[in-house]
Amino acid sequence: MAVLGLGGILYAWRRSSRAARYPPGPTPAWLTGNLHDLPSGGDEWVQYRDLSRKYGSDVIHLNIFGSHLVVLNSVRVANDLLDHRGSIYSSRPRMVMLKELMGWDWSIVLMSYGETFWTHRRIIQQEFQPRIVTSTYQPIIARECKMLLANLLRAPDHFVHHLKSLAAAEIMMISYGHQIDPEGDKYVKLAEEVRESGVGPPGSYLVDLIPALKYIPEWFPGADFKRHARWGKGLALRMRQEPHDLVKEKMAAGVAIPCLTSRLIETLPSTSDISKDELIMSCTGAIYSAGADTTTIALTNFILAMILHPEIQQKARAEIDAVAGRDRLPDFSDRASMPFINCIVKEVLRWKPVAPLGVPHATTENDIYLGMFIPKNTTIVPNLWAMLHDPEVYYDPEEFIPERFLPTETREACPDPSRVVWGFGRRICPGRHLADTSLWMTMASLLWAFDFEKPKDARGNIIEPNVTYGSDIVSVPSEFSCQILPRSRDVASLINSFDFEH
Ligand code: HEM
Repeated sequence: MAVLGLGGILYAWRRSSRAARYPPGPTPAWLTGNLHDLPSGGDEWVQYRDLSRKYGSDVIHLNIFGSHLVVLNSVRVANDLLDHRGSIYSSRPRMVMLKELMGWDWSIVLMSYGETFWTHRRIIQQEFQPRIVTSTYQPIIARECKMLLANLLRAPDHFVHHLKSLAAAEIMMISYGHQIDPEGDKYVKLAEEVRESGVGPPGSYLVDLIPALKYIPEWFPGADFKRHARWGKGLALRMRQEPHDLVKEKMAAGVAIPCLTSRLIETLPSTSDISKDELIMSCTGAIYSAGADTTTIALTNFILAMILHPEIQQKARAEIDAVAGRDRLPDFSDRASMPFINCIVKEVLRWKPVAPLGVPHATTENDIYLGMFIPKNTTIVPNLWAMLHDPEVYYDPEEFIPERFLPTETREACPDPSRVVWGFGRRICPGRHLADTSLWMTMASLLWAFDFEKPKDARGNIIEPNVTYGSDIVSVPSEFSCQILPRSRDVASLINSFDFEH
């Protein structure tokens, strides 16, 4: 019996180790695992796609100091796991520096899956549903678009700064009813500082690989990251607290502009496990950090696409002029009549995905997928870039071709990239309706008002843009120059006549 029992255990062990192999990937080294195989140095999304091709699998596994990392390189596997098995694929990875030392798990973006996550998620989903975007946020977007046009007319060279102001102004008005000071806003500055504090000094990344380092004292040589974390934690608290307190003061004085914060203060029932103020502050704080940079980057990529493709500008303008004419700006109600502008929005998000590797998910249970073992607490990276640049799905994927989304007699339309660019399953971007509306209106208004051209040097030679992309979760394009000119004198006079006081 004993021999049978031992044999049974050995059989079961061998069977499970054979049946439950990790997904394919490079062979890990002893102790460090695949640390040296981890893509680095830029365009990591391309390197992950190449690993996927090398190992002949859309699902790739790496082991970093014993922690599991799985990269998903196709829409099919992302749908299978992140959408259909969402109950166990919807958490976020551990993130020792950001969550445990800097305390950023107040933000829904980084929050682990569970009750507290759902408390935040329900509020944000409710407040950014299409109906509320149309009724409440469209007027804010329209006003800020006009302000953007005025800023570009005045100082066209600072276009990225103006795009940042547009995104910040929309979110500050939506969240706090606060009109930002264009010359330098205290709350926007604070939010920017918080974002920058997320990139810690050397050592910050190491503590994510070797979590035990979080216990070394602040005075210890090389422990700068611990001091940085304490500072960053305080900064993030101020960023959430100060604009929130401003709304409460204004409400008390009866002068608050209705906004998300005032609405939630008035309508949200008190909760037992988290203070109501804390809950509201965390939701609005997360919205700024998730929504401002993403919108700015997408619009910067749009301007790059436009200077590279004057023929697309021309085609887009013909559509806008035919629908809106030259006496007024495009309006939200024009959208259905401007299919080509819609295609441009889609293509900008596909061509240069704002978050090429998405936001990592994490598993909360062991799983087996197509015979591959994916353990509990695995970090899951959806390679959005690979999905949006799959040549089987999007022909000439590196090229900017908005027409790919319009069917022709010989070719079907390419799939809508919306099924990828906003992420997946229970963590799909809850701000997507706002972002899409804001991007459409801004792109249509910019094309209505301006010509975008490559700049020229002193001798009149065209300067070609040479743009590279950063490797953070959101991939920031490097600076480039652009010549932005009003399409006519009438456009300039109309923009100069905008009244921002009422
Ligand atoms: C071009 C603009 C934007 C893009 C491309 C984008 C993309 C994304 C992506 C890929 C995710 C991760 C989804 C996942 O985990 O699978 C995400 C999450 C999120 N986004 Fe957006 N986003 C944009 C704008 C916005 C805006 C304007 C808001 C503000 C309302 C927003 C709020 C959020 C929040 C709160 C999350 C975290 C959701 C969660 O963890 O459950 N995003 N976004």
